[in-house]
Amino acid sequence: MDRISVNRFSFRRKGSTRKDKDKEHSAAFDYSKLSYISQDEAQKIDEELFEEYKFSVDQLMELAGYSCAVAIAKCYPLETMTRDNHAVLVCCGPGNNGGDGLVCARHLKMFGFKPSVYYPKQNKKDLFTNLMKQCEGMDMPFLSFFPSEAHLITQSYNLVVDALFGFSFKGPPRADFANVLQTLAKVEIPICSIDVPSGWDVENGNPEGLQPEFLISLTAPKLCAKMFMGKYHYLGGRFVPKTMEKAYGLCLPAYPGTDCVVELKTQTPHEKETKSDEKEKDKENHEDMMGICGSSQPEEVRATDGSSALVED
Ligand SMILES: NC(=O)C1=CN([C@@H]2O[C@H](COP(=O)(O)OP(=O)(O)OC[C@H]3O[C@@H](n4cnc5c(N)ncnc54)[C@H](O)[C@@H]3O)[C@@H](O)[C@H]2O)[C@H](O)CC1
Ligand SMILES: [K+]
Repeated sequence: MDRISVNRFSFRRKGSTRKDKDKEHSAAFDYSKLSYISQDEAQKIDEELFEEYKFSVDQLMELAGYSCAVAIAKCYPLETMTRDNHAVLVCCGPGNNGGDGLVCARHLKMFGFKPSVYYPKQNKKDLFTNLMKQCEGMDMPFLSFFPSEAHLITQSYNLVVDALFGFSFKGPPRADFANVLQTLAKVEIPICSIDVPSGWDVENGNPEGLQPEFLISLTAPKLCAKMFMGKYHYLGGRFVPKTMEKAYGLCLPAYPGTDCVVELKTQTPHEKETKSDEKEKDKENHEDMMGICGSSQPEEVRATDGSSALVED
């Protein structure tokens, strides 16, 4: 073990590198304990954040959308993009998931991407009209129709941000979005889904639907995230107070340092099967090592930019 604890603070052992530290941070979490929440729980937590904790939607949406842009930029760096000056397509739905998409689009633009937005069922509340105006003011085009063929999307963009539906999606997609989802399921560029892959049942997924390469779960992964088979799974937002995490018994990895996202090392079902025995053996060691989700010790975690923060369990 490469950590020494002194007086409730932990330090890096001399000689261990930042990379070692990041690996250690990620490996230290016991993923067999990772929380997945139901649709009901997601909606209750959301409501409590507004009613009890007195956050405003604008605040949380900004944090959510910003963290989505940060995670996307980490996984798909500008220099790897080959089509049309870093062009990306951001598809926004009628609810708050769509609002996260608009915020994400604005930050992606700030980061040097070239987002175009498809937002067919625009919410008329001030929050949303303002988010749209901010995007338009940055010369971001809004598509007046959805490309009819998947190959047109594949040829024109480097990736698609899926902000159509989040944790309030219910039942099969209604006619107005069914075609969009069918077309998106056929595109051959990465799909980056915000909170829930759109068209998926929040708890049971949808094996016939979109298969995103990237998923960022907000607050906590929803039950359907167990069916996620893509390359990158992030947790983002960092707006859930520890008191709330405790009250809901959420077990989530700590965000490193001051980062607003943390990569979740969730595994494909195949890996889960082959590694389950190994994991059982490792479990006790992990618990002894870090005590995450049970310890009351603050944890010093360090971000990739070198910043650090103490995190209370
Ligand atoms: N606490 C948090 O984690 C926060 C998450 N945020 C984001 O908000 C969404 C949830 O937003 P909400 O407005 O409740 O719902 P959705 O965006 O998922 O969609 C509602 C919208 O969709 C329509 N709809 C539902 N089912 C269908 C269907 N089968 N076919 C067509 N249309 C459907 C419904 O009528 C509504 O119009 C969460 O996932 C996060 O992304 C917040 O931004 C911050 C706090
Ligand atoms: K989504």
